[in-house]
Amino acid sequence: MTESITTTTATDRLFTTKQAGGRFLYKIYFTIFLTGIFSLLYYRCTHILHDHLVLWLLITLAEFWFSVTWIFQQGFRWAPTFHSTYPDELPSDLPPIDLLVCTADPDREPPALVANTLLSLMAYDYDVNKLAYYLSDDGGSELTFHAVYQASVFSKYWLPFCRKFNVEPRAPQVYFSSEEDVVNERGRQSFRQEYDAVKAKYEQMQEQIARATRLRKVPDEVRKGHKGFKEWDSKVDPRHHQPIIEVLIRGDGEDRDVEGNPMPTLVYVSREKHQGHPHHYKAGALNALNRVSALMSNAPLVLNVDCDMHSNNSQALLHAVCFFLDPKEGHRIGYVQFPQSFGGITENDLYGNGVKRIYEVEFYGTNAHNGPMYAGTGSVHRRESLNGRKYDPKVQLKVEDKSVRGNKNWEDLAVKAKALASSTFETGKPWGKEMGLMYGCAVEDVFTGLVLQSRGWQSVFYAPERKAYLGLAPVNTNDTLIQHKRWSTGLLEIFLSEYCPWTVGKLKLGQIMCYSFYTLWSLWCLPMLTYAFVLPLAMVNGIPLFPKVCNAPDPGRVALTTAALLQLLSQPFLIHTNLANVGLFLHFVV
Ligand SMILES: O=c1ccn([C@@H]2O[C@H](COP(=O)(O)OP(=O)(O)O[C@H]3O[C@H](CO)[C@@H](O)[C@H](O)[C@H]3O)[C@@H](O)[C@H]2O)c(=O)[nH]1
Ligand SMILES: [Mn+2]
Repeated sequence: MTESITTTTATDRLFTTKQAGGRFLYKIYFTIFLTGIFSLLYYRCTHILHDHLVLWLLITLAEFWFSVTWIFQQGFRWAPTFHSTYPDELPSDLPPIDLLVCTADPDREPPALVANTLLSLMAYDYDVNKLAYYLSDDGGSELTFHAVYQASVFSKYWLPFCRKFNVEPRAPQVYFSSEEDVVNERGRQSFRQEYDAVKAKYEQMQEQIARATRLRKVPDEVRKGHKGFKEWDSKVDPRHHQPIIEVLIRGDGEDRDVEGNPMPTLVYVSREKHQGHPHHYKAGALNALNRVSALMSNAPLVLNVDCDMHSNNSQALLHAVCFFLDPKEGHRIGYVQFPQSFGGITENDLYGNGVKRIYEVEFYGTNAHNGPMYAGTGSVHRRESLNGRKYDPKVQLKVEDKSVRGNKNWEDLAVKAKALASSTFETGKPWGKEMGLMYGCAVEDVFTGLVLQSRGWQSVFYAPERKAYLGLAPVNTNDTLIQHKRWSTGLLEIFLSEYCPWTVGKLKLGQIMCYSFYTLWSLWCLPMLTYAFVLPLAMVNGIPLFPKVCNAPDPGRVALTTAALLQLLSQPFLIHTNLANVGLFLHFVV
């Protein structure tokens, strides 16, 4: 596909936008396909099978719904739009960023994975004085706290090593499992020495984490290393426990790495859980982190990452900041969404869990009309947009730095933060409704993004050349079904809520089409099943449902056949999604 630049490449811009070329060809395809759809519906209406009325009705309704879905899908396909960023043009004084990482269960999300993700993020190429990390542990697990503690110790070796040799990726587990750098740099003695030293420290950390995880207990000699372990002197029940907040690395130059450089702040947070008080899952966890981080560092930008997704590109924050600082359009942007890529999926991506269609095709289409949905991880938000502020075109809002810096009393801050992470803090307050992540929906991310966009904010989908994040996707049928069930019910909940994309307002037509496609996604399984069962049944019983192709009196027949072929050729991923939906339906029925 050739691409043509449609907007400026002026030097003061920090990002530019261009639309995919070849759209003329797409419009031809679109016209043929649309003609095909209309001819089919016309054929159905003029050839009612009076002897098999139920059959006819089922097929007609299924085809009608396929057609509607296809039309919604054009929101994604009509004008794929790409951005380029210019990080070299950024000012030297960058805005602070708070990085919020979520974990919930040490059995499903092993502590070693959490440590690895955290270290990959801590090694971002960015002014460390501007970064503060908050890890939310909804499992309230000593094993997770231990892994975070071990990561905080190892980071003092890892960060200077990454910076000095500019290594990539900065997830130590991934980096050390490939010997690429060692082979390439074999000649350089200094690199080799440091590599070996850091690798030894890394293996020591891994061993400590693995041992504690195996024993399900942190050894006493390690517990003495940090006062935070005292919180687990008595048993902590994941569903019922006190708020735990421990500062593991003090930023602002107080704690330093082995070479004497300042470190970013790192705080472990396990919000209070109380049976009888709703905790609102990840949305509740992020809202608690939002408040704790506002008290401790209050950066104007907030990155959210799930613990099962590590950073693969140390430049990602610089790219994101280009959008917010852009002098022309930065003030409109509420959040920047990076794609999610998955490693270690099943052979041939059997379940379609690589979700490539979303991040390699569809989200570029959303860039043409106010930007993508919020996808829950790998997303940088303007704190104000999350906190309920509406976009006002009259105010050219800058990324305002009101962050808390300078001498801090960390102990005092941790005590104050506990009140913000208590299970009753939100009672009578607008959290989850007018501010923060939205409650009451299984896909809080898409829901929250929709609400932000309905308040006038734009979003941006940006995929750097080197993948920004690599994550883990379900690899078996059961986990896949659980995830799909959660997504499809959650998305349908959004459609049925007061924020239904059809009525919420402030959305562009293309945007409404995209949100309709996703929020009504689950309904797709019904026509799919109809087609899967009714067509073969009709065929076996000799009931003709389609006109004969060779003697051609009906209009649009050639168009229909061509369109069907094009559809097959153009959508290699579709089959996966549909199979998954059929599976989902069976899951409900069986
Ligand atoms: O009570 C909870 C439950 C989950 N999580 C965290 O939420 C994240 C996402 O949960 P996961 O089970 O991994 O769900 P996925 O289906 O993989 O997540 C996708 O879908 C979710 C719902 O749409 C989004 O929130 C995620 O960001 C997106 O990656 C993980 O980091 C969990 O640790 C919590 O913090 N508290
Ligand atoms: Mn996940």
